[in-house]
Amino acid sequence: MPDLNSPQWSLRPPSPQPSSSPSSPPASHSDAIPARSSKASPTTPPLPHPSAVQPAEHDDEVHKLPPFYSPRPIPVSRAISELDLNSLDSHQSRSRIASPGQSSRAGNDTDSELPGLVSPAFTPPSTPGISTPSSRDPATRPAKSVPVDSTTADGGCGSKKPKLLKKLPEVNCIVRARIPTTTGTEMFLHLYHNSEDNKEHLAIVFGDKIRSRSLDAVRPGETEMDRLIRGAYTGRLYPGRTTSELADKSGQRSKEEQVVKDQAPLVRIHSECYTGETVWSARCDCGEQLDEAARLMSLPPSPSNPSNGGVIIYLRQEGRGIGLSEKLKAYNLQDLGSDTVEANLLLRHPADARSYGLATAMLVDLGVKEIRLLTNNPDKVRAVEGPNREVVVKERVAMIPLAWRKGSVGGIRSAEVGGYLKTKIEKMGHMLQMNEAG
Ligand SMILES: Nc1nc2c(ncn2[C@@H]2O[C@H](COP(=O)(O)OP(=O)(O)OP(=O)(O)O)[C@@H](O)[C@H]2O)c(=O)[nH]1
Repeated sequence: MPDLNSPQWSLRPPSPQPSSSPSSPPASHSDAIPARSSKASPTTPPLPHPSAVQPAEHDDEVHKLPPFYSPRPIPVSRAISELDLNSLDSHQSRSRIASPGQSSRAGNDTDSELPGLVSPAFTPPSTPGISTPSSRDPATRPAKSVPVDSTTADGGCGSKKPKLLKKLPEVNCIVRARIPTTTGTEMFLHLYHNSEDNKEHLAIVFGDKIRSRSLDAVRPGETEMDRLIRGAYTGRLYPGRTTSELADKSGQRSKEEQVVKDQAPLVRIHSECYTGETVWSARCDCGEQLDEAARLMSLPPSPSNPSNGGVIIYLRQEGRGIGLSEKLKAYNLQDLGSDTVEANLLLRHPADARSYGLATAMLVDLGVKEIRLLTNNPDKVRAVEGPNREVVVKERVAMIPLAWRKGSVGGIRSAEVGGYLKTKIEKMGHMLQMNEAG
Protein backbone atom coordinates (compact mmCIF):
# COMPACT_ATOMS: atom_id res chain seq x y z
CA MET A 1 0.00 0.00 0.00
CA PRO A 2 1.24 3.53 -0.65
CA ASP A 3 2.39 5.60 2.26
CA LEU A 4 -0.23 8.27 1.82
CA ASN A 5 0.50 9.56 5.29
CA SER A 6 3.72 11.09 4.19
CA PRO A 7 3.52 14.85 3.70
CA GLN A 8 6.15 14.34 1.02
CA TRP A 9 3.77 12.16 -0.97
CA SER A 10 4.47 12.58 -4.59
CA LEU A 11 3.85 10.66 -7.78
CA ARG A 12 7.29 11.67 -8.90
CA PRO A 13 10.00 9.01 -9.02
CA PRO A 14 13.16 9.70 -7.04
CA SER A 15 15.19 10.43 -10.15
CA PRO A 16 13.13 12.60 -12.48
CA GLN A 17 13.30 11.67 -16.14
CA PRO A 18 11.83 14.54 -18.10
CA SER A 19 11.79 12.73 -21.40
CA SER A 20 9.44 10.03 -20.13
CA SER A 21 7.05 12.31 -18.35
CA PRO A 22 3.52 12.73 -19.67
CA SER A 23 4.13 16.41 -19.22
CA SER A 24 6.87 16.60 -21.77
CA PRO A 25 6.22 19.47 -24.09
CA PRO A 26 4.19 18.73 -27.17
CA ALA A 27 5.90 18.82 -30.53
CA SER A 28 3.76 21.73 -31.48
CA HIS A 29 2.13 24.49 -29.52
CA SER A 30 -0.42 25.34 -32.13
CA ASP A 31 -3.23 25.56 -29.64
CA ALA A 32 -6.72 25.50 -30.95
CA ILE A 33 -7.59 28.16 -28.50
CA PRO A 34 -8.03 31.71 -29.65
CA ALA A 35 -4.49 32.78 -28.89
CA ARG A 36 -2.06 33.99 -31.46
CA SER A 37 0.55 31.56 -32.64
CA SER A 38 3.35 30.97 -30.22
CA LYS A 39 5.78 30.09 -32.99
CA ALA A 40 8.37 32.62 -33.95
CA SER A 41 8.26 33.60 -37.58
CA PRO A 42 9.90 36.23 -39.73
CA THR A 43 6.60 38.06 -39.82
CA THR A 44 6.17 38.08 -36.08
CA PRO A 45 6.09 41.73 -35.04
CA PRO A 46 8.65 42.79 -32.46
CA LEU A 47 7.62 43.06 -28.86
CA PRO A 48 6.01 46.44 -28.41
CA HIS A 49 7.32 48.97 -26.04
CA PRO A 50 5.31 48.53 -22.84
CA SER A 51 3.63 51.89 -23.37
CA ALA A 52 2.29 50.69 -26.70
CA VAL A 53 0.44 47.67 -25.33
CA GLN A 54 -3.23 47.85 -26.21
CA PRO A 55 -5.18 46.18 -23.44
CA ALA A 56 -8.39 46.70 -25.41
CA GLU A 57 -7.41 43.67 -27.50
CA HIS A 58 -8.42 41.52 -24.58
CA ASP A 59 -11.65 43.07 -23.40
CA ASP A 60 -12.56 40.03 -21.38
CA GLU A 61 -9.46 40.17 -19.26
CA VAL A 62 -9.75 40.77 -15.57
CA HIS A 63 -6.82 43.06 -15.53
CA LYS A 64 -5.98 45.78 -18.00
CA LEU A 65 -2.69 47.53 -18.25
CA PRO A 66 -2.82 51.29 -18.03
CA PRO A 67 -1.51 53.04 -21.16
CA PHE A 68 1.49 54.32 -19.24
CA TYR A 69 2.37 50.85 -18.03
CA SER A 70 5.94 49.80 -17.78
CA PRO A 71 7.35 46.87 -15.89
CA ARG A 72 8.05 47.75 -12.33
CA PRO A 73 11.71 48.40 -11.64
CA ILE A 74 11.39 46.37 -8.44
CA PRO A 75 12.83 42.83 -8.64
CA VAL A 76 10.01 40.35 -8.53
CA SER A 77 11.47 38.69 -5.49
CA ARG A 78 10.58 41.81 -3.53
CA ALA A 79 6.91 40.97 -3.94
CA ILE A 80 7.27 38.22 -1.41
CA SER A 81 7.79 40.75 1.33
CA GLU A 82 4.22 41.91 0.84
CA LEU A 83 2.77 38.50 1.38
CA ASP A 84 1.51 36.71 4.37
CA LEU A 85 4.12 34.05 4.50
CA ASN A 86 4.51 33.68 8.21
CA SER A 87 4.12 29.96 7.85
CA LEU A 88 7.31 29.77 5.87
CA ASP A 89 10.45 28.50 7.48
CA SER A 90 13.38 30.02 5.70
CA HIS A 91 15.69 27.58 7.42
CA GLN A 92 14.23 24.67 5.56
CA SER A 93 15.76 23.12 2.52
CA ARG A 94 17.71 25.58 0.42
CA SER A 95 18.23 23.43 -2.59
CA ARG A 96 16.09 24.16 -5.61
CA ILE A 97 16.40 20.64 -6.89
CA ALA A 98 15.75 17.99 -4.32
CA SER A 99 18.30 15.35 -3.70
CA PRO A 100 17.51 11.87 -4.99
CA GLY A 101 14.71 10.27 -3.07
CA GLN A 102 13.30 13.57 -1.91
CA SER A 103 10.27 15.19 -3.43
CA SER A 104 11.43 18.17 -5.41
CA ARG A 105 8.17 19.91 -4.61
CA ALA A 106 8.69 19.86 -0.88
CA GLY A 107 10.62 22.50 0.94
CA ASN A 108 12.04 24.32 -2.05
CA ASP A 109 13.53 27.64 -1.22
CA THR A 110 15.37 30.48 -2.80
CA ASP A 111 18.82 31.73 -2.14
CA SER A 112 17.48 34.85 -0.56
CA GLU A 113 16.08 34.96 2.94
CA LEU A 114 12.32 34.89 2.91
CA PRO A 115 10.69 37.45 5.11
CA GLY A 116 8.85 36.09 8.09
CA LEU A 117 5.89 38.36 8.08
CA VAL A 118 3.24 39.96 6.25
CA SER A 119 2.48 43.38 5.17
CA PRO A 120 -0.98 44.61 6.10
CA ALA A 121 -1.04 46.11 2.61
CA PHE A 122 -2.24 42.86 1.12
CA THR A 123 -5.64 41.63 2.18
CA PRO A 124 -6.74 38.93 -0.19
CA PRO A 125 -10.38 38.15 -0.79
CA SER A 126 -11.61 35.30 1.32
CA THR A 127 -13.92 32.53 0.28
CA PRO A 128 -15.95 31.17 3.16
CA GLY A 129 -15.45 27.53 3.92
CA ILE A 130 -12.39 26.86 1.84
CA SER A 131 -10.06 26.11 4.69
CA THR A 132 -8.91 22.58 4.89
CA PRO A 133 -10.08 20.91 8.09
CA SER A 134 -7.55 20.68 10.85
CA SER A 135 -5.82 17.45 11.53
CA ARG A 136 -2.65 16.35 13.20
CA ASP A 137 -1.36 15.07 9.92
CA PRO A 138 -2.18 17.42 7.05
CA ALA A 139 -1.20 14.85 4.47
CA THR A 140 -3.94 12.39 5.38
CA ARG A 141 -6.91 14.67 5.64
CA PRO A 142 -9.36 14.86 2.79
CA ALA A 143 -9.99 18.30 1.36
CA LYS A 144 -13.16 20.10 2.33
CA SER A 145 -15.74 20.75 -0.33
CA VAL A 146 -17.81 23.88 -0.81
CA PRO A 147 -21.23 23.47 -2.46
CA VAL A 148 -21.48 25.12 -5.87
CA ASP A 149 -24.50 26.29 -7.83
CA SER A 150 -23.37 27.86 -11.05
CA THR A 151 -26.93 28.81 -12.02
CA THR A 152 -26.96 31.61 -9.47
CA ALA A 153 -24.81 34.72 -9.51
CA ASP A 154 -23.46 34.03 -6.03
CA GLY A 155 -23.21 30.29 -6.45
CA GLY A 156 -19.71 29.87 -5.11
CA CYS A 157 -17.83 30.08 -8.37
CA GLY A 158 -17.12 33.74 -8.96
CA SER A 159 -18.93 36.03 -11.35
CA LYS A 160 -16.74 35.88 -14.44
CA LYS A 161 -18.34 34.64 -17.64
CA PRO A 162 -16.27 31.91 -19.26
CA LYS A 163 -15.73 31.46 -22.96
CA LEU A 164 -17.99 28.58 -23.95
CA LEU A 165 -18.02 26.72 -27.22
CA LYS A 166 -21.50 26.41 -28.75
CA LYS A 167 -20.99 22.71 -29.14
CA LEU A 168 -18.71 20.30 -27.34
CA PRO A 169 -15.81 18.97 -29.40
CA GLU A 170 -15.73 15.32 -30.35
CA VAL A 171 -13.32 13.21 -28.33
CA ASN A 172 -12.18 9.65 -28.78
CA CYS A 173 -10.20 7.62 -26.28
CA ILE A 174 -7.60 5.89 -28.43
CA VAL A 175 -5.83 3.81 -25.81
CA ARG A 176 -5.81 3.14 -22.09
CA ALA A 177 -3.15 1.49 -19.96
CA ARG A 178 -2.69 0.63 -16.30
CA ILE A 179 0.12 2.62 -14.70
CA PRO A 180 1.45 1.47 -11.35
CA THR A 181 2.87 4.58 -9.71
CA THR A 182 5.86 5.18 -7.49
CA THR A 183 3.55 5.60 -4.50
CA GLY A 184 2.01 2.18 -4.95
CA THR A 185 -1.27 3.57 -6.22
CA GLU A 186 -2.42 2.48 -9.65
CA MET A 187 -4.14 4.62 -12.21
CA PHE A 188 -5.37 4.14 -15.76
CA LEU A 189 -3.97 6.58 -18.27
CA HIS A 190 -6.46 7.36 -21.07
CA LEU A 191 -5.13 9.03 -24.21
CA TYR A 192 -7.60 11.04 -26.27
CA HIS A 193 -7.75 12.40 -29.77
CA ASN A 194 -10.24 15.15 -30.55
CA SER A 195 -11.81 17.27 -33.26
CA GLU A 196 -10.31 20.59 -32.08
CA ASP A 197 -6.55 20.11 -32.18
CA ASN A 198 -3.97 17.41 -32.82
CA LYS A 199 -2.68 17.19 -29.27
CA GLU A 200 -2.84 14.10 -27.11
CA HIS A 201 -4.89 15.17 -24.11
CA LEU A 202 -5.06 12.74 -21.23
CA ALA A 203 -7.42 11.50 -18.57
CA ILE A 204 -5.72 10.04 -15.51
CA VAL A 205 -8.33 7.81 -13.91
CA PHE A 206 -7.99 6.56 -10.34
CA GLY A 207 -10.10 3.61 -9.31
CA ASP A 208 -11.87 1.10 -11.51
CA LYS A 209 -15.35 2.61 -11.58
CA ILE A 210 -14.97 5.10 -14.39
CA ARG A 211 -14.89 3.88 -17.97
CA SER A 212 -14.62 5.56 -21.34
CA ARG A 213 -17.55 5.04 -23.70
CA SER A 214 -15.50 5.69 -26.81
CA LEU A 215 -12.79 3.28 -25.69
CA ASP A 216 -15.25 0.51 -24.90
CA ALA A 217 -17.19 0.87 -28.16
CA VAL A 218 -16.50 -2.00 -30.52
CA ARG A 219 -14.55 -0.92 -33.61
CA PRO A 220 -15.30 -2.48 -36.97
CA GLY A 221 -13.21 -5.53 -37.71
CA GLU A 222 -11.26 -5.51 -34.47
CA THR A 223 -10.21 -8.71 -32.76
CA GLU A 224 -10.22 -9.49 -29.07
CA MET A 225 -6.45 -9.04 -29.08
CA ASP A 226 -6.91 -5.59 -30.64
CA ARG A 227 -9.21 -4.70 -27.76
CA LEU A 228 -6.77 -5.97 -25.16
CA ILE A 229 -3.92 -4.02 -26.73
CA ARG A 230 -5.81 -0.74 -26.81
CA GLY A 231 -6.99 -1.22 -23.24
CA ALA A 232 -10.68 -1.90 -23.91
CA TYR A 233 -10.90 -4.67 -21.36
CA THR A 234 -12.52 -5.11 -17.98
CA GLY A 235 -10.68 -6.32 -14.91
CA ARG A 236 -6.94 -6.83 -15.29
CA LEU A 237 -4.65 -8.18 -17.93
CA TYR A 238 -2.57 -11.23 -17.22
CA PRO A 239 -0.31 -13.39 -19.37
CA GLY A 240 -2.40 -15.59 -21.60
CA ARG A 241 -5.65 -13.64 -21.35
CA THR A 242 -7.57 -13.78 -24.64
CA THR A 243 -10.91 -12.06 -24.08
CA SER A 244 -11.59 -8.42 -23.33
CA GLU A 245 -14.65 -8.97 -21.17
CA LEU A 246 -14.74 -10.82 -17.89
CA ALA A 247 -17.24 -13.67 -17.51
CA ASP A 248 -19.21 -11.86 -14.79
CA LYS A 249 -19.34 -8.68 -16.87
CA SER A 250 -23.02 -7.84 -16.52
CA GLY A 251 -23.14 -7.82 -12.72
CA GLN A 252 -19.90 -5.92 -12.40
CA ARG A 253 -20.87 -3.25 -14.90
CA SER A 254 -24.17 -2.42 -13.31
CA LYS A 255 -22.54 -2.12 -9.89
CA GLU A 256 -19.84 0.18 -11.24
CA GLU A 257 -22.31 2.35 -13.05
CA GLN A 258 -24.40 2.65 -9.92
CA VAL A 259 -21.46 3.92 -7.88
CA VAL A 260 -20.57 6.53 -10.49
CA LYS A 261 -24.17 7.67 -10.63
CA ASP A 262 -24.58 8.00 -6.87
CA GLN A 263 -21.37 9.76 -5.90
CA ALA A 264 -19.83 12.75 -7.57
CA PRO A 265 -16.16 11.87 -8.09
CA LEU A 266 -13.25 14.20 -7.48
CA VAL A 267 -12.09 15.81 -10.71
CA ARG A 268 -9.08 18.00 -11.41
CA ILE A 269 -8.70 19.84 -14.70
CA HIS A 270 -4.99 20.35 -14.98
CA SER A 271 -3.10 22.33 -17.59
CA GLU A 272 0.31 21.14 -18.67
CA CYS A 273 3.26 22.85 -17.01
CA TYR A 274 6.59 21.47 -18.16
CA THR A 275 8.54 23.75 -15.87
CA GLY A 276 6.57 23.03 -12.73
CA GLU A 277 6.00 19.33 -13.31
CA THR A 278 9.23 18.19 -14.92
CA VAL A 279 12.12 20.56 -14.32
CA TRP A 280 11.46 21.42 -10.67
CA SER A 281 10.40 25.04 -11.13
CA ALA A 282 9.48 26.89 -7.96
CA ARG A 283 7.87 29.68 -9.95
CA CYS A 284 4.45 28.06 -9.74
CA ASP A 285 2.55 25.43 -7.77
CA CYS A 286 1.50 23.31 -10.75
CA GLY A 287 3.53 20.22 -9.88
CA GLU A 288 2.37 20.29 -6.29
CA GLN A 289 -1.25 20.60 -7.41
CA LEU A 290 -0.91 17.59 -9.69
CA ASP A 291 0.57 15.54 -6.85
CA GLU A 292 -2.06 16.69 -4.39
CA ALA A 293 -4.93 15.87 -6.74
CA ALA A 294 -3.51 12.38 -7.22
CA ARG A 295 -3.05 11.97 -3.49
CA LEU A 296 -6.65 12.91 -2.74
CA MET A 297 -7.93 10.57 -5.43
CA SER A 298 -5.87 7.76 -3.94
CA LEU A 299 -7.25 8.08 -0.41
CA PRO A 300 -9.37 5.17 0.77
CA PRO A 301 -13.12 5.84 0.93
CA SER A 302 -14.46 7.38 4.13
CA PRO A 303 -17.62 9.25 5.20
CA SER A 304 -15.96 12.57 4.29
CA ASN A 305 -14.52 11.12 1.10
CA PRO A 306 -17.24 8.77 -0.13
CA SER A 307 -16.21 8.56 -3.75
CA ASN A 308 -12.70 7.27 -3.74
CA GLY A 309 -10.95 7.51 -7.06
CA GLY A 310 -11.39 10.33 -9.49
CA VAL A 311 -10.17 11.83 -12.73
CA ILE A 312 -7.40 14.27 -13.59
CA ILE A 313 -8.09 15.72 -17.02
CA TYR A 314 -4.62 16.64 -18.20
CA LEU A 315 -4.88 19.23 -20.97
CA ARG A 316 -1.90 20.12 -23.16
CA GLN A 317 -2.38 23.82 -22.51
CA GLU A 318 1.17 24.70 -21.59
CA GLY A 319 1.57 28.20 -20.19
CA ARG A 320 -2.17 28.80 -19.76
CA GLY A 321 -2.49 28.07 -23.45
CA ILE A 322 0.34 30.19 -24.89
CA GLY A 323 2.88 27.38 -25.22
CA LEU A 324 6.24 26.78 -23.59
CA SER A 325 8.33 29.17 -25.68
CA GLU A 326 6.01 32.08 -24.92
CA LYS A 327 5.83 31.12 -21.26
CA LEU A 328 9.62 31.21 -21.04
CA LYS A 329 9.58 34.71 -22.53
CA ALA A 330 6.97 35.60 -19.93
CA TYR A 331 9.31 34.34 -17.22
CA ASN A 332 12.02 36.65 -18.48
CA LEU A 333 9.57 39.53 -18.36
CA GLN A 334 8.69 38.49 -14.83
CA ASP A 335 12.36 38.64 -13.88
CA LEU A 336 12.32 42.14 -15.37
CA GLY A 337 9.54 43.14 -12.97
CA SER A 338 6.22 42.15 -14.54
CA ASP A 339 3.79 39.83 -12.85
CA THR A 340 2.36 36.73 -14.54
CA VAL A 341 -0.62 38.61 -16.01
CA GLU A 342 1.32 41.64 -17.19
CA ALA A 343 3.92 39.43 -18.85
CA ASN A 344 1.28 37.65 -20.93
CA LEU A 345 -0.26 40.95 -22.00
CA LEU A 346 3.10 42.41 -22.94
CA LEU A 347 3.60 39.40 -25.20
CA ARG A 348 0.18 40.16 -26.76
CA HIS A 349 -1.50 37.12 -25.30
CA PRO A 350 -4.56 37.06 -23.10
CA ALA A 351 -3.81 36.63 -19.41
CA ASP A 352 -5.38 33.20 -19.77
CA ALA A 353 -5.80 31.72 -23.25
CA ARG A 354 -7.47 28.47 -22.21
CA SER A 355 -10.90 27.02 -22.78
CA TYR A 356 -12.29 23.85 -21.24
CA GLY A 357 -14.65 22.32 -23.80
CA LEU A 358 -12.30 19.39 -24.27
CA ALA A 359 -12.36 18.68 -20.56
CA THR A 360 -16.15 18.68 -20.56
CA ALA A 361 -16.28 16.35 -23.55
CA MET A 362 -13.78 13.96 -21.97
CA LEU A 363 -15.77 13.86 -18.73
CA VAL A 364 -18.95 13.14 -20.68
CA ASP A 365 -17.13 10.32 -22.47
CA LEU A 366 -16.07 8.95 -19.08
CA GLY A 367 -19.69 8.97 -17.93
CA VAL A 368 -19.00 11.56 -15.25
CA LYS A 369 -21.96 13.88 -15.00
CA GLU A 370 -21.67 15.38 -11.52
CA ILE A 371 -18.29 16.26 -10.10
CA ARG A 372 -16.44 17.65 -7.11
CA LEU A 373 -13.92 19.95 -8.77
CA LEU A 374 -10.48 20.55 -7.30
CA THR A 375 -9.68 24.15 -8.19
CA ASN A 376 -9.38 27.74 -7.03
CA ASN A 377 -10.07 29.04 -10.51
CA PRO A 378 -13.60 30.41 -11.01
CA ASP A 379 -13.26 30.14 -14.81
CA LYS A 380 -12.87 26.41 -14.60
CA VAL A 381 -15.94 25.93 -12.41
CA ARG A 382 -18.28 27.58 -14.88
CA ALA A 383 -16.57 26.59 -18.09
CA VAL A 384 -16.33 22.87 -17.39
CA GLU A 385 -20.09 22.68 -17.10
CA GLY A 386 -20.27 23.18 -20.85
CA PRO A 387 -22.78 25.06 -22.99
CA ASN A 388 -25.70 22.92 -21.85
CA ARG A 389 -24.47 21.90 -18.41
CA GLU A 390 -23.35 18.56 -19.75
CA VAL A 391 -21.33 18.31 -16.53
CA VAL A 392 -22.47 19.79 -13.21
CA VAL A 393 -20.06 20.95 -10.53
CA LYS A 394 -21.74 19.97 -7.26
CA GLU A 395 -18.90 21.06 -5.04
CA ARG A 396 -15.61 22.87 -5.32
CA VAL A 397 -12.60 21.63 -3.40
CA ALA A 398 -9.98 24.32 -2.84
CA MET A 399 -6.35 23.62 -3.67
CA ILE A 400 -4.56 25.11 -0.69
CA PRO A 401 -0.79 25.41 -1.26
CA LEU A 402 0.94 22.94 1.04
CA ALA A 403 3.33 25.61 2.31
CA TRP A 404 0.37 27.62 3.60
CA ARG A 405 -1.07 24.84 5.69
CA LYS A 406 -0.40 24.87 9.38
CA GLY A 407 1.66 21.92 10.45
CA SER A 408 2.86 21.18 6.95
CA VAL A 409 6.57 20.87 6.37
CA GLY A 410 6.26 20.44 2.62
CA GLY A 411 5.24 22.67 -0.19
CA ILE A 412 6.93 25.00 -2.59
CA ARG A 413 8.59 27.93 -0.90
CA SER A 414 10.05 30.64 -3.07
CA ALA A 415 9.75 34.34 -3.66
CA GLU A 416 8.49 33.63 -7.16
CA VAL A 417 5.67 31.28 -6.20
CA GLY A 418 4.52 33.76 -3.56
CA GLY A 419 4.25 36.54 -6.13
CA TYR A 420 2.61 34.19 -8.63
CA LEU A 421 -0.13 33.11 -6.21
CA LYS A 422 -0.69 36.67 -5.06
CA THR A 423 -1.26 37.77 -8.66
CA LYS A 424 -3.65 34.89 -9.30
CA ILE A 425 -5.71 35.96 -6.30
CA GLU A 426 -5.60 39.69 -6.96
CA LYS A 427 -5.87 39.79 -10.74
CA MET A 428 -7.32 36.46 -11.85
CA GLY A 429 -9.99 36.13 -9.19
CA HIS A 430 -8.71 32.90 -7.69
CA MET A 431 -10.84 31.82 -4.76
CA LEU A 432 -8.10 31.39 -2.23
CA GLN A 433 -6.85 33.35 0.71
CA MET A 434 -3.25 33.69 1.66
CA ASN A 435 -1.94 31.55 4.48
CA GLU A 436 -4.90 29.17 4.69
CA ALA A 437 -5.05 27.73 8.15
CA GLY A 438 -5.02 23.99 8.08
N1 LIG B 1 1.74 32.18 -19.15
C1 LIG B 1 2.08 31.67 -17.98
N2 LIG B 1 1.63 30.45 -17.67
C2 LIG B 1 1.97 29.96 -16.46
C3 LIG B 1 2.79 30.65 -15.55
N3 LIG B 1 2.94 29.86 -14.46
C4 LIG B 1 2.25 28.74 -14.69
N4 LIG B 1 1.66 28.79 -15.89
C5 LIG B 1 0.77 27.83 -16.54
O1 LIG B 1 -0.47 27.93 -15.88
C6 LIG B 1 -1.13 26.70 -16.00
C7 LIG B 1 -1.54 26.28 -14.59
O2 LIG B 1 -2.82 26.18 -14.55
P1 LIG B 1 -3.63 25.23 -13.55
O3 LIG B 1 -2.73 24.31 -12.82
O4 LIG B 1 -4.73 24.65 -14.35
O5 LIG B 1 -4.10 26.22 -12.46
P2 LIG B 1 -5.07 27.43 -12.45
O6 LIG B 1 -5.73 27.77 -13.71
O7 LIG B 1 -4.26 28.50 -11.87
O8 LIG B 1 -6.23 27.01 -11.46
P3 LIG B 1 -6.30 25.98 -10.29
O9 LIG B 1 -7.25 24.94 -10.77
O10 LIG B 1 -6.82 26.71 -9.13
O11 LIG B 1 -4.94 25.45 -10.05
C8 LIG B 1 -0.17 25.73 -16.64
O12 LIG B 1 -0.48 25.61 -18.02
C9 LIG B 1 1.18 26.40 -16.46
O13 LIG B 1 2.09 26.08 -17.48
C10 LIG B 1 3.24 31.93 -15.93
O14 LIG B 1 3.90 32.63 -15.18
N5 LIG B 1 2.85 32.38 -17.14
